[in-house]
Amino acid sequence: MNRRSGAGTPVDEVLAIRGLHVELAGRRVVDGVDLRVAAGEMVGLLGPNGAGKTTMLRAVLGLLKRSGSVAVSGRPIGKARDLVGYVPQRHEFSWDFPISIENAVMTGRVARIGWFRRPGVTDFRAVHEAIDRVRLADLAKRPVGELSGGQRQRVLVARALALNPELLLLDEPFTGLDVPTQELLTGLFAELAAEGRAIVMTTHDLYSAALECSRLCLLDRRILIDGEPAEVLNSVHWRRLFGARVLLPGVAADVAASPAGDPRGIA
Ligand SMILES: Nc1ncnc2c1ncn2[C@@H]1O[C@H](COP(=O)(O)OP(=O)(O)OP(=O)(O)O)[C@@H](O)[C@H]1O
Repeated sequence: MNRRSGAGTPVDEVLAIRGLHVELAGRRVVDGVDLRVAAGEMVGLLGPNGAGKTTMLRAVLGLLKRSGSVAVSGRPIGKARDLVGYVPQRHEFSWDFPISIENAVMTGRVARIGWFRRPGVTDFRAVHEAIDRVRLADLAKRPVGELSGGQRQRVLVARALALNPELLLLDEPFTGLDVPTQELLTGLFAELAAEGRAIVMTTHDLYSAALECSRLCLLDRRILIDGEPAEVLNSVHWRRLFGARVLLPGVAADVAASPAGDPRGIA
């Protein structure tokens, strides 16, 4: 899959969100979000705790009641669920369920197989390709309950990839990972974007977001700013929310004021 233009600019719209509103317990948690993401883009969704990032992803998937429209590759999300791979936060998966990695990854194909059909050759091939991409082939038969946190994160990514998705929604994929696992996943996400998939990723890891994402969106119930990393991390919106500007070498304009040269530092 590679749908970039000859100039390397993504041209195809994969995700189109218009006027997304979500209320939870009578409170407006997502308030009028519009977002378009093209094939090949990796968009970081940033914002403070409680800003509505997870809610927004879950609403896009149709897991929460919402108003507004969501389309994937021109189809309403209700008819495009098989085009979307979702990586939830690790604690949301039932790790004590007695299944192997292989079977856990196969659950990612339910949107294509249906609940009552047996998986076929194509399904097994897709599952094994996904497991290979996260480098878990040696452990494919191991029960998921016996895995480390980093291995579990790779299972969730493989489960999302088993659908061969056009859109990937990743909810805090780097939380609690060691450096090699984080590098494996950032490399994989870059490859997936280069293949023409669209990626939206929530994260509190500013360093990865700034370096890996082509665009950042700052969310606080609504999108306050959507632009290149340097523009967002140096914006008045960022300063208003976090009380300071972020200092990342190669990203922030005002590196001279950086405290102690810590690339992850928020001044
Ligand atoms: N099931 C629920 N019922 C009522 N309110 C909820 C529910 N789930 C989340 N909320 C509220 O919705 C708001 C947005 O929560 P959400 O988890 O989407 O934020 P977030 O940006 O992902 O935060 P974090 O960075 O802490 O993960 C919060 O105020 C939260 O308290």
